[in-house]
Amino acid sequence: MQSRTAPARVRLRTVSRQDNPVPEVAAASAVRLALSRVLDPEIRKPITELDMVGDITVNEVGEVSVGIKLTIVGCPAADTIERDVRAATLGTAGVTAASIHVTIMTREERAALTEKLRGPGGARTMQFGPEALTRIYAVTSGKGGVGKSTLTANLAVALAAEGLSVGIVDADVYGFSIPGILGLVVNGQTQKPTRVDDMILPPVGYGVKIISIGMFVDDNAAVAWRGPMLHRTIQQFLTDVYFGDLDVLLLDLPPGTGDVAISVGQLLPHAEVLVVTTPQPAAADVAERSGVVARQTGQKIVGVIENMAGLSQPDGSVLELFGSGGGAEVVRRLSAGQDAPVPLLASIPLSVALRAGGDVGAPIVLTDPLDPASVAILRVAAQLAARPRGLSGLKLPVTPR
Ligand SMILES: Nc1ncnc2c1ncn2[C@@H]1O[C@H](COP(=O)(O)OP(=O)(O)OP(=O)(O)O)[C@@H](O)[C@H]1O
Repeated sequence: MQSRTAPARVRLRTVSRQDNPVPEVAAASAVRLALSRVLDPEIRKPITELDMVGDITVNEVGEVSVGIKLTIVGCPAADTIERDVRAATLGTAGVTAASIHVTIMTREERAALTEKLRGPGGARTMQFGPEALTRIYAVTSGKGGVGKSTLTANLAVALAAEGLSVGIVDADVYGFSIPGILGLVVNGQTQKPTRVDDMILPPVGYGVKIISIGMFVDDNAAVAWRGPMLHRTIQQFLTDVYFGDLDVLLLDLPPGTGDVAISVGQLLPHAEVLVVTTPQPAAADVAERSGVVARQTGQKIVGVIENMAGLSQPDGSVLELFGSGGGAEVVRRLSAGQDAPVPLLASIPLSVALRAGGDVGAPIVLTDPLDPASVAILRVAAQLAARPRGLSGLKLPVTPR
């Protein structure tokens, strides 16, 4: 789980008993203010806004008692929340000791929280309709193993590091690798989402909210679901998973042009598509097809990313393990007959560090930002971050004459 910045130290106004008959009340307010900087690690909002803070009492020697209400029994974030609450309380000037009393929300309190997060009635609605301002990128490829998941994960982390609120839907049923790449698999166990009644809170890795089919199947079991079940699952991810207000949602699609790609096309026709290919001509052929299918469902292609390009050798030569030219070829084909040409966003070289970082759940855009592959991925992230949040389909407040 991501650690968060330590809450800033809040200064208690020095209050004498003459100025204010109840300085303990002022102290309790100062503690509450400090707690407004403690975020719930899963919901990523201040715990004070989520009504998770109960009574705060302070005695005349500065000993504070804080009541904390967790959403559910066994909440995986419990230890983090308790630790952060204690730190924030003790960081408040004048506080000499802190005791934290943890209880669980009542059914009514949970329902109120769900309503607060989802809106009136706590309705389960599609969070990423055309009116949403979230930029949605579906990452697709013609064939498997071209590095689509590795790039999706690293792009997401790079965007989150730029301060954007980012989520990933890992819809790669046959190779759900995002949790592993982003450190959510520990001792072979994939971190599961927390359920608050019918609301699912996605685990967070490196600041990115992640939901994956891999979190709902027994450890590493293969998924042999048919189209309708896959469709329902993707739909449920987009409705029941609480992502909050995202700037960017990335979808890691399975390779090819199968059921999931079509479901995503139907559910999110306003999503934009990033096509990943390798420099190999055979990969370029199938990558073009995945772009064409996306277009048929109304999705726009943002650009092509060529991955696994030439690896520089110590003697200065470049090892082109997968040949060259695949990215340019996909761009040429997808641009044919279009008003605006499809850009080649980057050519990302083969990189041992990129592969190794994926294996241990440590994305190289953070651990090794100067690796040539990181530099290329960060450049793509900067291009995506610079695009404004989606406005397609929004009714503009303009009255036609
Ligand atoms: N630029 C690169 N250099 C070296 N290794 C890479 C690079 N990109 C990806 N890899 C490695 O290639 C393998 C396949 O990558 P990844 O799982 O991301 O592909 P994918 O397209 O998502 O595959 P699938 O769709 O079949 O799951 C992984 O071991 C990954 O670490």
